[in-house]
Amino acid sequence: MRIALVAHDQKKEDLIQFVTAYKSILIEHELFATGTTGTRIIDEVGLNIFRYKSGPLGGDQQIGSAIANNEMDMVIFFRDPLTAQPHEPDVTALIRLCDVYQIPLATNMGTAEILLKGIEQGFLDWRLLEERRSR
Ligand SMILES: O=C(CO)COP(=O)(O)O
Repeated sequence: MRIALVAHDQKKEDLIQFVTAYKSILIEHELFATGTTGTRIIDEVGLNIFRYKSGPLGGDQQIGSAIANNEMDMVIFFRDPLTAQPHEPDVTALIRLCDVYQIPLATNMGTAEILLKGIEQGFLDWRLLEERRSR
């Protein structure tokens, strides 16, 4: 499963804690992240992760492009709902593309936990079929 991990600055600490707690599940998958989020995960959790550009510099749009090309299976995006983001349109576009392509999206830790537990239970295996179909 190809999983994108993203967090706004005020939520990065939460994501690090989350990724640390679920490392044993995440390590089984192909991981992607926006630039700064990815660097922190590599440095602080030690997971192997592909880094796109930083969010404000186009990273969210790169993940959106991967979704449109059927190259991403899940997005975990810890958004900060209390701080205005200069690249808000990119954030909205990414979330929109998740809805366009039925990509499971968690925007907070509560939902993210359910998605990762769902992966373990095989609830997302339909994504693997979808992936094969598009080849
Ligand atoms: O701003 C972001 C997502 O919108 C996250 O980007 P960074 O991981 O580069 O901080």
